[in-house]
Parts: sequence; C-alpha cells; structure tokens
Amino acid sequence: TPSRSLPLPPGPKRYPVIGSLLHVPVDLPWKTFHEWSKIYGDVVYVKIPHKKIVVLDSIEAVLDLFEKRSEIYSDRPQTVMNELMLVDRWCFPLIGYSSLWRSYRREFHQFFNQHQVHKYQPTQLRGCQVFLQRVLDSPSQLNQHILLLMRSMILKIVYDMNVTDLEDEFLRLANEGVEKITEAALPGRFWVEFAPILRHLPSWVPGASFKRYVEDLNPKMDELLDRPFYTVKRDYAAGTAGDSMAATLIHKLQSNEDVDKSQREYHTRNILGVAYAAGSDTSTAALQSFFIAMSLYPDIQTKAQKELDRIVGPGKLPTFEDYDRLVYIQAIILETLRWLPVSPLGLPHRVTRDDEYRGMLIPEGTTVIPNIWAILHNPEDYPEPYRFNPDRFIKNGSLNTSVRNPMNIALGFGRRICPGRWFIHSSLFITIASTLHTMDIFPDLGSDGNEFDPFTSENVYSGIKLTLGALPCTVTIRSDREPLIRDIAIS
Ligand code: HEM
Repeated sequence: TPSRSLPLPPGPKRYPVIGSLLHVPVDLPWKTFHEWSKIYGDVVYVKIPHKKIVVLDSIEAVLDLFEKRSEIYSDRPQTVMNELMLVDRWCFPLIGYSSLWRSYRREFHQFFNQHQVHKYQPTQLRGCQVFLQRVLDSPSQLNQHILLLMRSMILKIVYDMNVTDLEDEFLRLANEGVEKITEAALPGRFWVEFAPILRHLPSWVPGASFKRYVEDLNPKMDELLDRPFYTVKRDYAAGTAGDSMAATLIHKLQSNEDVDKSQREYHTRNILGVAYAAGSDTSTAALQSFFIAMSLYPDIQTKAQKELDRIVGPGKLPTFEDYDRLVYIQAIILETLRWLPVSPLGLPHRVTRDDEYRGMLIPEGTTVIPNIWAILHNPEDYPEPYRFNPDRFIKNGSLNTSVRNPMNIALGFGRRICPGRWFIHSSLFITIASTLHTMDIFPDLGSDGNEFDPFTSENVYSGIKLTLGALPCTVTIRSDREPLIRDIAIS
C-alpha cells in the first residue's frame, strides 16, 4: 500500500470555479479542467468540500489507471440522490463495482456484444427506411424524426414496442424519467450532496426540494420499468409476444427453477430499462453531431456522396453489406464521435483503495474523471482538432490504424467501457450512409446571418452531455433519390 505521506496530485489551491461547479448549468467544465492541466499537468486534484476528485487529461494517464489498474478503478462514486432515487439498485451504469453490477453487466453484454448486434440489423435498417420516408414527407421536422428514430429503434429491440409518434405517452414518461436522473447527477443541483444530514428532513421543510423530487420520480420510474416489462410478460404467456430482448429474458425466467423468482424478475426488468435509459439520448446526440458537421462541411458531404454513388450506386439504398467498402463513411463515424463528443467527461470512476501513480497518492474513494473532450481534441493525435476532417483516419484508401481510434475514447474505458459500443456503431453506420445517399444537408443561418458554431454556441451542452434542443440545419431529399424512398414497402 502506498504511503499516505506521498503528495496528492497538484491542483488549484483556491477553487476559481467552485461557483460554477455548484450551480446548474455547469459551464463546460472540461474546458476549465483542461486549462488547469496546462498549469498542473495531466493528473489534477480538485478539492471540493466532502469530495476528492482527480481529473485525467491525457490518454496515457487514462490507460494507465482505468485499463492497466482496472481492478481498482472500476467503481462509481455514490451520491445521496442516487441512493434516494434507488438508481443504485436498478441502474447498473451507476452501481458500484460489485457482484450486483457484474451480474447486470454480464446479462446486458449477452445482447449487445459484437457477435450479437448483427441480429438487430433488420430493425436498424427498417428504422432508417421509416426515417427517410418521414424526412421526405416533412423535412422541416428533421430533429423530431431523429429523436423518434433512435428512441423507437431501441424500444423495438428491447420490447418489440412499435412507437410511431414522439407524443406517445410511454415515450414522454420515459424521457422525463431519464432527464430527471441526469439532472440529479449534476454537481450542486441538490444541496443534500454537500450536507448529507439534510436527507433526514421531512419533505415539507423548505429546502427539502430533493425529497419532493424523489417522491415524484420514484413511482414514475417504477411504472416506467414495470409497464413494458409486464406487457411483454403477459403477451409471452398468451403466446403472442414478438421477438425481443424482453421475450428472451422472460423465456429464460420461466425455464429457470430459481428459488427467488421475484428477485430475478426485478433484475430482468431493470436490465431492459437500462438499454433505453443509456442508449436513446446518447445515440440521438451522436446523430445530431453528424448533421451539424455535414451542414458545416459541404465538401465532405459531397465526397461521401461520391463514395456512396460509386459503391452503392444511385439505384438502391445502402445496406450493411456495403460496410466494408464504405471507408469514407467509416471515417465519418469516427470523426463524428471525436469532433463533438456526446459525453465529454464520460462517467466518473472511483478508486477503491489508495494508489500511487507517478509518485503521487490517489486516495481511496477519489472520484476519477477522464477528460474525454481534451483527449479527443489533443492536437498531437488529431492535428487541427476543431476541424471536422474524416481524412485524418484514412491512408491509401483504408482506415489508418496508427491514428488513435475515437471509439476507444469516446465510449469510456476499462471494465466500465460502454457495452453499447458495437450497437451504436452499426446504428450510426446505417443511418449516416442512408442519409448521405438520399439527402443534402445545409446550415440554418442564425438571425445574425452567421453559421452555427458548436464550439461557441451556449446551447450545445447541458450539464455534462450533448443536448441540442433544436438542430440548426435543413435537409432536402436529392431529387433522383425520391423514388427510392417512395418505393420502400413498409409493412
Ligand atoms: C454515441 C453513443 C454513446 C456514447 C457516446 C456512450 C458513451 C458511454 C460512456 C462514456 C460510458 C461510461 C464508460 C466509463 O465508465 O468509462 C458509457 C456507459 C454505458 N453505456 Fe454508453 N454510450 C453510447 C451509446 C450507448 C448505447 C446505444 C447503449 C445501449 C444499447 C449504451 C449503454 C451503456 C451502458 C449500459 C453503460 C454503463 C456501463 C457500466 O457502467 O458498466 N450506451 N457509455
């Protein structure tokens, strides 16, 4: 065990951003963290009352700790709100490194690992076709079509649910639930995080807003997790359930002679809910970044369309069969994940025992945050990092494996790495290829006549994730592709 007398990593003595850390919305903290790293190095200690935080600003430090020492860097910090909202029981992305987390993750992985995700290709393809038809019918509703595409795709795979409208009651409830959990995770949103004693206040006491928040949220969350699960269970019993993750797991539950059936049922219900909670907004945001990039880089759009015309041909829509030959599209996926990352600070890890790193002490219980934004914009790995340039990943007509792959950064690290990464990759592939093959994307000019700049606009990130309420671009369907879209037979 390292000596407690080792120095802590350097960091700001006074906390110039404490104000912003304690207020919502948190103002692009990855930028502040990166500024600190220029002064203190790539391992920065941030002292906040009652919390120990270390921010890692380089890929070297992240790999050294999260990957090489993953046995001690795979826990999650626990918050009072998580406990009150019971997410520490059902939502495994936030559960500590434990046998409970492991069993959830193992089950989840069975559905989303690289050998399984091809099963979802027909659903992904069908989802894209419906998307193209919707855009053709009402191009001005582009953002709504994107939201519906990604949300409905996951619900179809998880529960065989067919959602055709953003106003769908279940969808509205589900998004409210996800938003509330994310909001509660923001540093400083609830004072109870800084003074845990407050948790004992009754909810009518002024200042106990967190209690009312939880009392409002918890029954809704339960309903959200229960309703689709029990619908599939009922259909399964009646022999009418379609193919879905839920049906597979319910089948397993039925055939399992387990003593504790209700516990296993609770477990199953939760796994299914997590796919939606973790997968839908992230996928949507990634696709929104793609649309923004294309609107701002018309030359890249044209280059991609030429590749598609050459390889897929103007007379058909792209399919997964075209993947290997669509190298430029593959590079666009990587550049999309890099250029405007969905999750600039990832999810925090927590170290479970005292650790020594480069002669410094990282004390047990420290929250360790990877500065994914800074790593993806490091000019040594990605020259001119703010330019959207898929060619940086290509050499002699193939993907250049000597350039650091953003898939290994944007989706987190070590034992906690995003288990949805193969799924998101194939969702993005088919959507991006289908979109570029059929549409032209243009920027919407702001009231000042300028193009939208995602790096200076205030409305791109909310809290710690990419959240675009509106999409500053317009699309038109390429006229010779219209018949392709009209002719798709949607059953
Ligand atoms: C572009 C889209 C996505 C991005 C950028 C993204 C990013 C991330 C990141 C950064 C983490 C934290 C990793 C860490 O702790 O180091 C994570 C975890 C997770 N992601 Fe994703 N994700 C995306 C899509 C998805 C999808 C589609 C699913 C499900 C189908 C999913 C399911 C999860 C789950 C369950 C976890 C928690 C893993 C754990 O704590 O063990 N994600 N994701």
